[in-house]
Amino acid sequence: MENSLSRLLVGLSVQISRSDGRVHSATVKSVDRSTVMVEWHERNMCRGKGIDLSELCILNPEFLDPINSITNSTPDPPTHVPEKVSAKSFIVALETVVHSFLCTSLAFFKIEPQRICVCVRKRPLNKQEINKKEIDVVSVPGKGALLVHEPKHKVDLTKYLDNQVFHFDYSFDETATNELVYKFTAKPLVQSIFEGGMATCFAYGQTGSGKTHTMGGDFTGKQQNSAKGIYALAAHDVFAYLNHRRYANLDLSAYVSFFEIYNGKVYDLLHKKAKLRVLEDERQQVQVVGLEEVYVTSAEEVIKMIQIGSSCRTSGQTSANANSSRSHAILQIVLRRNDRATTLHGKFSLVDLAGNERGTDVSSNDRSTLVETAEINRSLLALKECIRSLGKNSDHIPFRMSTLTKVLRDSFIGEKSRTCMIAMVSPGMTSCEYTMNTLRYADRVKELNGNSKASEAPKTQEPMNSSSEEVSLHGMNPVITRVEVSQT
Ligand SMILES: Nc1ncnc2c1ncn2[C@@H]1O[C@H](COP(=O)(O)OP(=O)(O)OP(=O)(O)O)[C@@H](O)[C@H]1O
Repeated sequence: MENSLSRLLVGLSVQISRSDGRVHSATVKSVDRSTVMVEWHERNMCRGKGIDLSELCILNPEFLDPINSITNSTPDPPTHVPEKVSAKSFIVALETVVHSFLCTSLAFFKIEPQRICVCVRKRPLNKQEINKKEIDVVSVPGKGALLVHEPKHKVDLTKYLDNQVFHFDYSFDETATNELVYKFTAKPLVQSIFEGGMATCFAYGQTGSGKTHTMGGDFTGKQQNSAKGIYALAAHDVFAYLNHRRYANLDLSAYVSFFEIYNGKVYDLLHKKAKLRVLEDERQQVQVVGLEEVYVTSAEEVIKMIQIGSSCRTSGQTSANANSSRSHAILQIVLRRNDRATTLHGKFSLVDLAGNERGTDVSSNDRSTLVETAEINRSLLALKECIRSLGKNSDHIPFRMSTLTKVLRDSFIGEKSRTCMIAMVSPGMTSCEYTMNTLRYADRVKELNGNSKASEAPKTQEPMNSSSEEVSLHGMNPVITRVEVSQT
């Protein structure tokens, strides 16, 4: 490929050194193997000479900037743009761009968003954990794999680490940003709601594992930056699509609702936590009676709604997180046609689930806390069953098992339903048991996904000696390669 790419040098501005010591710019006229013919103007005359390719320097920093941003595996812009680069490295950069373009195009043309996508995200150790000298027992080697180094005891009481391997569609390590996680999880679902589908993205995991951080936005102390979460990033993309000429003739408007389910009851977070009733009509259509749907015209307006709603969420206290959210929070971005009946066109439900710990994990053992925990567990079990039915294309969806699955009934039916689950894990050894529970739950959801390659591939569950050991590629598409690069 290098030979054909070197022809792309023709027309570029280069720097040449003259025998008298002068260095000035010239233009590439032709390339023959490793010799490059360059031309420049001097005293109204066109002059030229042949130069070895290895001695050439390209002078197009603006041109290199987009190359850097495309080839850069992290979404952050490059901090340094070289003023000139050697022709050799220019060709290598071009080669990478062409390769990544081909991969992305293949992904674009061939691969539809999967019906169910399951990912895992590991958060970094926090300050408290570092101070307590907590050991990080989770490693993310890439390629959708995640390892838990589970501490165990032999019969003779000697300690050892049992390395458990899990495979998902994508795995994100502690350096991944919300933008990167969004790009591979919720972002591919946005288009489906413009095509009349129902999309749902769940954040699942133990209290304090990063669900709210991922969905609602980064925290600085107790301040949350609502513009940096998956809610806001999805809102930006929804408005980008709404303003795109491809969807203009659909004549759609966007509405937002934000509510929480606490102890099986629904509360409107955009209407002073008004208690709402969930009713089902004879056609099995579930309605949350009185739920406020706010008409929105920009992502900024959605972010305002997120801020209002987030400040209202029900909080309690568990041993793991002082501001634990014991409710499921659901942000819905609804597309409606601008007809008389404002007909529903598509819906994106973004769900920040309550912590998945068991009754014994909460510091208070009073009856209300135990009832609260039992209710959370019941709804998470129901959720798993409903996703399982969706994955199997089953006619029977057990959505009546909980209020959560009742209000999300639309998400589990229809050809166009798409679901993404992001399982969050804490890295510390003390969270190991909860981490394993989270991964088993997510693994079960994935295993039941009839469309995924992962379910066809053999499971690698045997202990591994090293996290750098090669793992088989499950559910891979060319885009995944980009994720791994950023994580290593
Ligand atoms: N990927 C991450 N990078 C940096 N900090 C993170 C990350 N994920 C979580 N945190 C931090 O960990 C703390 C707990 O996160 P968060 O509140 O999102 O957990 P949670 O799973 O939503 O818990 P709960 O179920 O109690 O709501 C927060 O201070 C958050 O800033």
